[in-house]
Amino acid sequence: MKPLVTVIEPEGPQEWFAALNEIAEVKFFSPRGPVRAAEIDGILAGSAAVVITSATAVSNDQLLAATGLKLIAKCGGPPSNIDVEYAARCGVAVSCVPGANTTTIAEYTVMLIIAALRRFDLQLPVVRRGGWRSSDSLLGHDLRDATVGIVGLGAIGREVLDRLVPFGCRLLVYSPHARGRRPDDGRFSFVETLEEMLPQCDAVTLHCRVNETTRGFFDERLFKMMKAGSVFVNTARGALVDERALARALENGPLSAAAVDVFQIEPPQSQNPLLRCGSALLTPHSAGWTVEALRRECGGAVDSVLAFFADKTIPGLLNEDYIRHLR
Ligand SMILES: NC(=O)C1=CN([C@@H]2O[C@H](COP(=O)(O)OP(=O)(O)OC[C@H]3O[C@@H](n4cnc5c(N)ncnc54)[C@H](O)[C@@H]3O)[C@@H](O)[C@H]2O)C=CC1
Ligand SMILES: O=C(O)C(=O)[C@H](O)COP(=O)(O)O
Repeated sequence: MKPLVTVIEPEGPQEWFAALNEIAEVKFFSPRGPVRAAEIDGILAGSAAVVITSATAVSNDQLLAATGLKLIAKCGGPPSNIDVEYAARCGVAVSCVPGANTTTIAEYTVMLIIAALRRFDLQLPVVRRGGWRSSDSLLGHDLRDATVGIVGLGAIGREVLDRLVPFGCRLLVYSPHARGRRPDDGRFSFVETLEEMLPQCDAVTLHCRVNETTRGFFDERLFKMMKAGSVFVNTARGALVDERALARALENGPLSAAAVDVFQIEPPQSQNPLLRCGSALLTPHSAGWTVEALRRECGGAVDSVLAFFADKTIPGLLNEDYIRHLR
């Protein structure tokens, strides 16, 4: 008998998961309204593997109770909705699809940098309101003549850098693991500190992960160091930024505009001060939201399930050490 694989809240059409039919009985769970925990309990308990997204939180109690469950394959980056170590202790392997949207985020980030420098916050409503190019405030800035600061030179930061180089702008990079290093290609310069970088930049874009040192680290002190009229872009995580401080920097200076795709609480609550900042371009965590990225994410999850049932190395397996220890 084929194992049951359930795809929960798929982020793509069923044909993206068709390869699973070769090895499994495949069910899709696409709720119309909010998902009830009891429904997920039943799916986890009845499936040998599930494919999930970040929309489905899986609790430790659910993992413990799902005795037949062997694999959770998450579409996209590392899950914040599963305790991976605990899953291993329950005999459940967890995989994800790292890097599937790296280029997608980088492209979007470059668009947001330009959109902020060209003041899309002011431009976009003008024509619809019957206005025209009457205000000096619509005057933007060329990217070519700007100094752009990249904070965090990881997978996405590097791709943003690669895409900015052809624009001819001056590029400064701050990334702690790169301290003391010199780029050998002359395309950019490393800076040792944010204090050195921020006063020089016309645009600053954030690309680090959230950890104990970076949580809320972009605060009032750092915003105050930024150049008058500069712009700030965050496609990384809302938790990296003190949103109140960002709102104040937009309202009172030094920032002229910001572009923000990620929030401390998503979707942002009505009291989030950024919602009242007209000079903030806000998007709903959609930097990675393209057909191609979702197809790669879903395809990667399918590959993990196929590999698992074929007893092959599972791409993107997160709890290999724990799982090996359990076997
Ligand atoms: N908006 C979206 O849809 C998406 C957002 N992301 C987010 O983008 C961010 C970057 O992701 P990746 O490039 O894949 O991560 P990564 O782990 O490859 O790179 C993070 C980099 O930040 C550096 N770093 C660590 N502490 C730092 C600090 N205090 N200051 C400056 N840099 C520091 C690290 O050394 C590393 O080079 C993450 O926050 C991730 O969650 C990722 C995918 C999609
Ligand atoms: O891959 C990431 O990291 C993202 O931010 C994606 O936009 C989606 O994240 P999750 O919804 O999979 O956490």
